[in-house]
Amino acid sequence: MLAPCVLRAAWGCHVCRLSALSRATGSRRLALITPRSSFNERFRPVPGARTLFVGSPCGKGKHSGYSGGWDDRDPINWQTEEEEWEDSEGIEDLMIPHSTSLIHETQHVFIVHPDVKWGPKKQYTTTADLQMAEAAALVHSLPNWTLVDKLILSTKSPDSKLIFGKGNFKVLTEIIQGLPQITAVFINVESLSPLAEKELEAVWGVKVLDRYKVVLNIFRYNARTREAKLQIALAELPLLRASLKNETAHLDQQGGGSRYIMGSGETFLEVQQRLLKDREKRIRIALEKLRKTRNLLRTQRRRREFPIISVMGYTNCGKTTLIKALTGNVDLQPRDQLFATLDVTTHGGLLPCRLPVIYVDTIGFLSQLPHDLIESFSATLEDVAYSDLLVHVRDISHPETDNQKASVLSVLDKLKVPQQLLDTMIEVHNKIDLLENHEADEAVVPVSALYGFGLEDLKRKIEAVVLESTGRILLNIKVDLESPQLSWLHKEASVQAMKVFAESGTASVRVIITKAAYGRYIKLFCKLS
Ligand SMILES: Nc1nc2c(ncn2[C@@H]2O[C@H](COP(=O)(O)OP(=O)(O)OP(=O)(O)O)[C@@H](O)[C@H]2O)c(=O)[nH]1
Ligand SMILES: [Mg+2]
Repeated sequence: MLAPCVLRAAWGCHVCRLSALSRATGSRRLALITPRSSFNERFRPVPGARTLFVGSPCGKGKHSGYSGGWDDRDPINWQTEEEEWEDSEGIEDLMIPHSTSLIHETQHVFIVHPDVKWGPKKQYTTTADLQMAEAAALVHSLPNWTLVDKLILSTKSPDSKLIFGKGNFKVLTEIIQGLPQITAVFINVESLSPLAEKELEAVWGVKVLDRYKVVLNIFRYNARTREAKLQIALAELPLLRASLKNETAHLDQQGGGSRYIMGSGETFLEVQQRLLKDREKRIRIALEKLRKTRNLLRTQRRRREFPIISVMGYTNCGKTTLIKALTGNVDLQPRDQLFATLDVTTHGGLLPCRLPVIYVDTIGFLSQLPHDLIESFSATLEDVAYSDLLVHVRDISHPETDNQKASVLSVLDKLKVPQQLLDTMIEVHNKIDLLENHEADEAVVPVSALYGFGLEDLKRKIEAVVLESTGRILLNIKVDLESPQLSWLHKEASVQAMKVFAESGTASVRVIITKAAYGRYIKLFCKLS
């Protein structure tokens, strides 16, 4: 493997030059730093970073996607592809979908939502219609899947094997049998027991899916990085275990599953269970390795002292669209799909005072996500707890917006986000363009990320909280141009603007400086002046 290579390029389109060099050397392990300014010099590639572009793109369209940087033209692509640097030995085979992958198959889906009218299983905070709408949105999130029809059917016993009482089950079976084009029935429950699934499949002669399986397939479809793929592999294990039990029961009926495999001293079930345990162990080790790299990155970002702003919220509320609007990064691709963003990605932006910040795009939340799925993906949200500011985006036009807010807050609670972060969290009401009028109290910021309304207010609010929470102040400092004051400020603070007074040999410098650094400045220079 080629060693990482850092180029110092002085001319031309850096992106073009980098790809040409990459082709010539056959190496993807390239990073590029321009010599344009000391500002850029700060962006040394992290160890193992595959690509870190800091430079001006050709601007002829081809690489204009690398925009949205912190300098007027300096683009930063902070996508964390560091995991691709990991020693790939043994990881690849873990990421191959092991079972239940339906993303490449065409599916014609019928959704049935079991509506519990009373009892402990009744949902009081939402309606069957809204739950059905979310189930339909899940189906629409997979390009090869189409929704044939949907039905809300009442039940008193959602935990029974057939989910519905005898009468309604018969009605449902007749409807399904009257729709021969159906290839799958999606029962909108968190998860079905393997036995129930098997029996229903036997009766209806088509695939039977629950929310767990549908969401897992959407995750699989959208997973791009190693970490996401490994997390899916982990989330898949309970399904593999369940289907193994079924298989063994089936073999037992034929007198085989529990027998010892010749010479091994293990039964078929024991061998398979051991293999799954081994798989789980390897996935967890691989994930741990990737997380260590992420921790390293987190420390590096901190060392550079760029404030980190995590943008989170319910799935499809407009997080990616908002980050795109705030950073001008046209590379970002918002999509009208649930779970379009599965990987935590970071994007450089500038606050109105020209302080560089990092926006973190996160995976969306969904209510009633099966526990195993939440567990395997919660690690991607760990970064949220290490931010300087949380921005909670809400789709205020959504009929379920209040419930969505409640489920986001409950996940944040589980993630043990520090109280101080929750106290300073900014709530953004997005998609106001879809409402005739929107009245919100002063604590929230109404915006339309898509049409750019309210973004300046939001940026100002972000700036105020970021400066406060990171102990930074915005100051005008008068410096003597003959003293090292100015170069000290360039090194230790972020110089925003400068006005030179030639006659007096002084300058007025606008800086953003941490309180600690300002204390050092006073100590160093105020005695001299
Ligand atoms: N009308 C309107 N649509 C918006 C606005 N913001 C986002 N959208 C649309 O909402 C859909 C989802 O946007 P995304 O930015 O992908 O949402 P997300 O929260 O990142 O979604 P996930 O990554 O799937 O969780 C897209 O079709 C956007 O165009 C807005 O202000 N107004
Ligand atoms: Mg997104």
